Amino acid sequence: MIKELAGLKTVCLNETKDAVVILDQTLLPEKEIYVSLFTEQDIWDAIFKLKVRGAPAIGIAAAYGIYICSSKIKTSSFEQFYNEFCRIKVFLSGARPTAVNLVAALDRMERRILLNKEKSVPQIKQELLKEALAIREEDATACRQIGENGLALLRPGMGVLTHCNAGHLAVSEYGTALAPVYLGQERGFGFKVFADETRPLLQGARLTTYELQRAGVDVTLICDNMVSSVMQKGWVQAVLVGCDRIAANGDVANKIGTSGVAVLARYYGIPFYVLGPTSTIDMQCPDGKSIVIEERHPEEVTDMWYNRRMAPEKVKVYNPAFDVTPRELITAIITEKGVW
Ligand SMILES: CSC[C@H]1O[C@H](OP(=O)(O)O)[C@H](O)[C@@H]1O
Repeated sequence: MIKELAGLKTVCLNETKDAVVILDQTLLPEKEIYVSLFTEQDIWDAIFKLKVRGAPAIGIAAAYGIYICSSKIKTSSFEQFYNEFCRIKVFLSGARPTAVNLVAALDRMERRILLNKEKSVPQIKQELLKEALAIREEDATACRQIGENGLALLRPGMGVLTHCNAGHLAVSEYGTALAPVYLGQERGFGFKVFADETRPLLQGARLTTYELQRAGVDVTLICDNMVSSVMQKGWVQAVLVGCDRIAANGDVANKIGTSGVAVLARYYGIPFYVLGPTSTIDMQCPDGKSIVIEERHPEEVTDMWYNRRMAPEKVKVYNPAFDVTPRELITAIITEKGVW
């Protein structure tokens, strides 16, 4: 854990284990406000509104969330408990469709119930807590290993470009795309990071620069339309991005704009690395065309989301939250189990 980020708890359980506590990322970088989520609606809203965001963090929030909701189910009947659990699972899995970690974490929680269905409901609730905590700890371990595997492909003093936020704030701790940067920081690699602002919700401007600055990493914020220029100047020697769903053929869904960065990296001969845990690989999804791309409210584009409107009333807007980078544009996919 980067000591300067240790105080930033993306998602955790409260002491009494009856609420999920998240750092409300819609208020960053101006305010560090933690909110407690007690109900399925609280959790759904927090995920949909990106108060908690990033594929792994969404999965952990859902796992903790369905645990606290299930712990409040008042019945000793397995059938009644399981039916109510499944209702909550369907509800939470509908919050955001693209990041596979959300539904994958909920599936893991359901499997834990079915593996223990001979036990009493109180015992099953304890099994759910263990599974949720395991999901979180496995993610933290994976992120650290992703850092090691990623750093092995980088050199001290490199300029690296990243898109959106795939750092500490997108996972349990440490990050995926930024994990090698943090590890490099600990080992004196002196990376120079270029962070795309990442319209329309500005995860790069608001979150990536915030956490990198806090960790003392050299970071420069650029507009999304400056990537080509920065690459053309020779300031970038590697691109590091996260992922929300990796299809069986290696196509990757990530924040909108990622595929454009990949095209530019290919043009300028710069390695383009996708970093993420194997929990983001979806072998049931054959290729990028099969990935459901979340589309969000037009106001995120028309309004300067955080203070004023930027386009005429009723203008038609297309606001996909992600795009797909084809495997052929990806130099390597770096996971905790190795490089693909
Ligand atoms: C480590 S997953 C981070 C991944 O999630 C982000 O999307 P969002 O901010 O909408 O949750 C983005 O695609 C990042 O690369």
